Amino acid sequence: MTRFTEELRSAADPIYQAIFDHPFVRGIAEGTLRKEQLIHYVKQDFEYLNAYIRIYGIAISRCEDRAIMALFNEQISFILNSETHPHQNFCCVAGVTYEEMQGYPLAPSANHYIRHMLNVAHEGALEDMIAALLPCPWTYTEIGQRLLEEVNPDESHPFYEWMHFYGDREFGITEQLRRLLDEGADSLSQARKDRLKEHFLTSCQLEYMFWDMAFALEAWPVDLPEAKEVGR
Ligand SMILES: Cc1ncc(C[n+]2csc(CCO)c2C)c(N)n1
Repeated sequence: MTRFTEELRSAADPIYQAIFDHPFVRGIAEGTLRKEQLIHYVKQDFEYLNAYIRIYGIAISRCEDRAIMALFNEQISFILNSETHPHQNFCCVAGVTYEEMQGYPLAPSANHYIRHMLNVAHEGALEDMIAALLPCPWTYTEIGQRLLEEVNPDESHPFYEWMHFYGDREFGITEQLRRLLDEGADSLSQARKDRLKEHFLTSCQLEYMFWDMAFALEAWPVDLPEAKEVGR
């Protein structure tokens, strides 16, 4: 029998392909991203990760099972302590400090992505949340693996560390979230499964939009004088 998450991955395949072909991802492969694009990505992703940590916190509040609590707790620590490395890689190439990148307001697409996950957390159950969270590790692991295979970078490649950070990870957290979702979906009605698929596909589209936001330096239509505030 096909795994439920395999069905999700197949349905999302056109979005995955569009992400692999996106000019920001191509720019990582070719080392051709502009400084401002790297800076915009890190400013936005720092706030995205803050939101992602909070959402894991909400997910913990929904857990009955200690092993699942422990998994989410480990992921929070991983994001806090290690997910900073690919950001440091981008900062280093852009010639800026990581501290300077922190505390900026969310751009429209990053805001949209975060609101989507928070909305699912508000309205849905734990399995809805996992469906919305899953494209984050799943798309990045596939991007990392593809770039390693295609580019086979040596240490002189500006994004050597970024590619290894995501590409070496096998499917650790992705596989663990997939198992939880496959088990959770097992006893659900078709209508509930369709809903989970919708959450998953929306997050995949928003992953694409996040790359696009960073590449195009997307901002709100009207410039405001207070350039810096907390990005919630
Ligand atoms: C927009 C965006 N999407 C995905 C990631 C990658 N990522 C973020 S947290 C995490 C661990 C999940 O437990 C992973 C793989 C990112 N940095 N930014």
